[in-house]
Amino acid sequence: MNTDLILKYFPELTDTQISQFSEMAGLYQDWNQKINVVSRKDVDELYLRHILHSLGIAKVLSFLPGSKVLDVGTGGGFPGIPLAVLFPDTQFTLVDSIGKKIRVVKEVIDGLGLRNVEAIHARVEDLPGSFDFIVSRAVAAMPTFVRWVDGKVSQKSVHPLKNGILYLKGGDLREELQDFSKAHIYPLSEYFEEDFFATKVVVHLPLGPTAGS
Ligand SMILES: C[S@@+](CC[C@H](N)C(=O)[O-])C[C@H]1O[C@@H](n2cnc3c(N)ncnc32)[C@H](O)[C@@H]1O
Repeated sequence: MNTDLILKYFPELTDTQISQFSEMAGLYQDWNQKINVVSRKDVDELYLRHILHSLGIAKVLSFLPGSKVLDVGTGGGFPGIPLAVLFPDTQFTLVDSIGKKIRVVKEVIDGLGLRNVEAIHARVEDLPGSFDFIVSRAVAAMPTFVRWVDGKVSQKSVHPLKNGILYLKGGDLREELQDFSKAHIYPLSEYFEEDFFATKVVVHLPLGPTAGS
């Protein structure tokens, strides 16, 4: 079954979640032929490179019911859509500056019947609202990213981790994170055994009322 890899690490999925993860394969195959949002090679490895990778954030933190999460530069919906399936009681906002990507994301949301996700075509700098956590993958280096999301993190922390950014990154981050002494790195190889995750991490950066605090 195409969801075996997901069940290997998230064995407590409900039947609804299993069928939603399962349906992603067909939805992305269809939509990717019309509008390219995921590279060809990656569609073949959707469950490893996109879905399970996105769910790496869930190994670091379980979002609580009623919390709000923003996915910046979601592209084809990663990491936001897999996380929205896993946390159906958390409200997800997915934003991207390219309209055709948001069109695909909306089709996938409708196809999966997700009620806890909205997809917005905008630059994140122009987006109003505040969120418990901001998630992202492959969008901008941390200094730029922190500037973009300045003021968008709510200050009342109710999770075991302080509100802020949870960013999927890879490679040597020493230079990129040198000005962020509060950043904490969680290697995904501690949770997932596949080679793909050998160099992948989740960076947690707590954010105060302004990015500098
Ligand atoms: C390399 S893609 C990554 C897509 C997705 N996060 C993933 O990992 O598959 C980067 C995405 O960020 C979006 N993006 C770049 N700058 C942005 C901004 N300021 N506001 C919103 N989206 C932005 C781009 O349009 C693009 O879809």
